[in-house]
Amino acid sequence: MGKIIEAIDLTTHFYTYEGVVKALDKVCISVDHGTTFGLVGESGCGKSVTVRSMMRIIQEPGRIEGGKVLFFPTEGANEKAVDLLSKSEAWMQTLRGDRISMIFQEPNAALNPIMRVGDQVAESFIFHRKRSMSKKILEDLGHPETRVFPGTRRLQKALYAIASQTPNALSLRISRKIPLLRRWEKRIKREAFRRATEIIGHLGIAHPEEVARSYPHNLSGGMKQRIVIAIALACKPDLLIADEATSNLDVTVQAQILDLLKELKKTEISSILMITHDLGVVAETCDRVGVMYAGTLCEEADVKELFTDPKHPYTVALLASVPRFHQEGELKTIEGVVPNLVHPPSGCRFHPRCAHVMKRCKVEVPELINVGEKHKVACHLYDSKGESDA
Ligand SMILES: Nc1ncnc2c1ncn2[C@@H]1O[C@H](COP(=O)(O)OP(=O)(O)OP(=O)(O)O)[C@@H](O)[C@H]1O
Ligand code: NI
Repeated sequence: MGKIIEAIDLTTHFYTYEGVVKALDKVCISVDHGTTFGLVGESGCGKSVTVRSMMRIIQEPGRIEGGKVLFFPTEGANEKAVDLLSKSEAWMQTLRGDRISMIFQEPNAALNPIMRVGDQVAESFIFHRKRSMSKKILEDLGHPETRVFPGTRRLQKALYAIASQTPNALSLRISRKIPLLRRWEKRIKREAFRRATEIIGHLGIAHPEEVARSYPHNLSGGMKQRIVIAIALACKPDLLIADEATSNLDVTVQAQILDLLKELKKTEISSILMITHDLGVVAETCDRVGVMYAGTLCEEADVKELFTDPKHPYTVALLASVPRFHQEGELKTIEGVVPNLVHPPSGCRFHPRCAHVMKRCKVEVPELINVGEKHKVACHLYDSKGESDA
């Protein structure tokens, strides 16, 4: 199982009036093909900035200061990796929403309020799967039952074939000017809407035809988030990045959407990178987990291992702060406050709140090291000199 995406030493700063916010400091994470990776941590620890930096959608006053983001387009072919930070913005634009889709917390921001939701999903199909749809239409034209203007079937087929070779907005615009091709455009749109309705139906929505014809304001939050997922899936992404995609929904709908993502993971999407601050969600959905603290990655492990054998004192504290049904007494909270990232603590950023703090934790930044076959931790308790000067 090879990697699909990997961030190496990703460092991002925000240049604000209060000073330089060191939001990410050499963050390393990697997601394998066919897996769901969960990124967890308290609010403000840099989860969103991490994935936004990886996709290069960090806005002013933010700036990616260093690191690499490797994308492995073909599974197992590591030599074909591309560094997304070295690519042009135009190149990135074709990658985003094509090989990699993103969904966010707020579905309204992703939907156009004055367009039928079915058309919005259809548009994504037209954009990304025009070739396959054109093929289907050409096949249909071959059927004697398909009605065409007498004597133009061969000409139409030839023209459609040419138009379908360049699946972009320009070819649609040109084809609109040629009367015969205008029909092809109509057919493409009809086929796209049909597929949009189909995928909406697959997402567990009753009466998909009716829903496809509605506008966003007619739909509930959960329904809108499903439509956003449908748009994201229309391009058959290799990687889906979901940033708190279910946090705004009520618990039942949240569970439905998570089940849906799990189901889709088997059939439609190869890999998922999911941000959440809900450890219950992680336990339910993820194969691997990365724990972030104050702009650094402090631990990464398989989900079961992380829950049963957490190493980093922050992970231990985070797990202890989760309410359990049978827990006696008070809920533990982590002592101290999340640090200000303009002046982050020296050494290990967690040291002011750590119960096991040692002298060197205040001066030396711990490196992410292997403590098990697939278990990494950035903590001086586990590197070779660990206990010697405790
Ligand atoms: N536009 C910005 N200007 C200045 N600082 C920013 C900006 N965006 C993010 N930051 C800083 O980057 C840090 C990480 O923010 P980020 O949104 O990644 O946190 P998060 O882990 O996603 O939190 P949450 O769970 O609340 O979404 C925060 O400390 C924040 O102050
Ligand atoms: Ni966030």
